[in-house]
Amino acid sequence: MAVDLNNKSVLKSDELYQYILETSVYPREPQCLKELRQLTTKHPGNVMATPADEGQLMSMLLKLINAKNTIEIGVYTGYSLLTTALALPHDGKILAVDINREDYELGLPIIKKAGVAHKIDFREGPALPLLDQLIQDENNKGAYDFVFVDADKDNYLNYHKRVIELVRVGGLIGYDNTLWCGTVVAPPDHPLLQLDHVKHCRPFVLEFNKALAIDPRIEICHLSIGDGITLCRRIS
Ligand SMILES: C[S@@+](CC[C@H](N)C(=O)[O-])C[C@H]1O[C@@H](n2cnc3c(N)ncnc32)[C@H](O)[C@@H]1O
Repeated sequence: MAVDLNNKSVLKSDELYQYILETSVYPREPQCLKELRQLTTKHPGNVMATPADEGQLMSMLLKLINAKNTIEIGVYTGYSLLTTALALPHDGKILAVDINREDYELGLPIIKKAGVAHKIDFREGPALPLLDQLIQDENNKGAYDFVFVDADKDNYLNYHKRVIELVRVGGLIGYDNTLWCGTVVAPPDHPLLQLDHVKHCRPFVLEFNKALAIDPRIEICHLSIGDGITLCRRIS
């Protein structure tokens, strides 16, 4: 079996995924997101960008919970960031963090042209120290409506320990890639597990998924969209 990270769906049918995109997602995808997706396609890390159907889901969730104050961990060129910025009201805010400003700046002109850059407070650097800094201030606890975590998978549990304090009761956390290319159920000799990064992160993703399943502070919904997203609604 060829090692292929490009199929963004666990449907195992490219035709069915294409059908969903063409009949539901693409006709409604804002022009700026189309542009950002096209720009990202040419970038070497393009496989990292949030797929369009997952973006559509995020957008709807953000509007349903009337999100205004959010955090994004893992920006890359900004597909999920722009999706979030478009879904928030004019005075909405996103605290966005990534260790790489260069990729963010690639997408920034499109974000600016879309008229939503004023909602974004981008911080370059590792996310953990920033989260630690945030939770030191009592005013930040429960202050966020939505947090999207899409960065280093081996830190997801560390992120959860902090993010759970920052999101409000009734607010939402989305953890991306929780099916980890399907390898959460793959045998050890699966071709994808020949890739060092996939192999390295798999035990962390497995441990993380187990921890979320028994965390009494959240209600979860593990969705098989994109590479798997686990939605956590904080309940206490
Ligand atoms: C999967 S990509 C994010 C994709 C993005 N959400 C999108 O829709 O295009 C993961 C990003 O996490 C960033 N990252 C990795 N480790 C990080 C860390 N410790 N702190 C902050 N960002 C990190 C990487 O630089 C990369 O841009």
